[in-house]
Amino acid sequence: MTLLQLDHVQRVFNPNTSHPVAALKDITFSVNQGEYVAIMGESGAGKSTLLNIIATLDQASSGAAILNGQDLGRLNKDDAARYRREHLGFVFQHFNLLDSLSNRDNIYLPLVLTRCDPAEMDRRVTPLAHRLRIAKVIDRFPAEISGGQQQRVAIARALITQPDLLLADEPTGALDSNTSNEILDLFADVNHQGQTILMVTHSAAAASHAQRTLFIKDGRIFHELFRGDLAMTDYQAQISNTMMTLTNGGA
Ligand SMILES: Nc1ncnc2c1ncn2[C@@H]1O[C@H](COP(=O)(O)OP(=O)(O)OP(=O)(O)O)[C@@H](O)[C@H]1O
Repeated sequence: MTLLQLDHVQRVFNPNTSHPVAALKDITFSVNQGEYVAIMGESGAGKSTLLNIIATLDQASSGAAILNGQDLGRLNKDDAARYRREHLGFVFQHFNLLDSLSNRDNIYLPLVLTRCDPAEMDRRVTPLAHRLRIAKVIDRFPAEISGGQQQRVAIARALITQPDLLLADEPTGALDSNTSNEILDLFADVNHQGQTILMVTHSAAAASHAQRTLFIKDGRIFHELFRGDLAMTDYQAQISNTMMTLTNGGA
């Protein structure tokens, strides 16, 4: 079943000026329920613009982005904020935890914003904390735990609302390679349990954990690769080769 559909999405910044920027020129793709998709592309290719449209933080100039039947372009600002809280989870490169709140309160925050019953918050956090291996540090503060643990707390915060789609923007960009691998294994684990994930990354190693990688160049889909039955190292090599072709201006 299709969860996310982008249909001929264009995004032009500064239209009707002498210097319009066509950040997205024609993007069409879909993501099925339960899929794990990576998005790669050079700096300036349009990845953040695309992610912002899917995150309801920006709107397409033309074309449509539809998530679970909802046309995201039809949401006004307030509806978009509610939609984000209820249907999307976010994981960022720099974790974006609030230092003044304990890890537990950081995780609860999206539920607090939806006025969730505290008993329900407790009910949800316990299995999540075990699954993400943060049970022992949950009542500490972000500054008192490692970067990898902070990213696990951030993942718990993203998952506690049981989002339709988990959006990850360079989630391992601030982590060393061992910790990155732990986080990527965790994403794969979360995906195996049914969570749909869309991840923007510059790292072929990170993308090789996903089932499919979309490559963006100059605001268009340039290519896509499926992992299929490939070993992760072979898939990673294919991804690196495609990025090299893309960087060298291949078509
Ligand atoms: N608010 C804006 N106003 C004008 N141009 C913009 C704006 N935001 C992005 N752009 C331009 O749109 C294009 C795509 O930018 P975008 O940030 O989506 O790329 P990216 O692939 O995410 O890059 P990076 O990997 O460096 O984050 C770039 O040419 C950028 O300069």
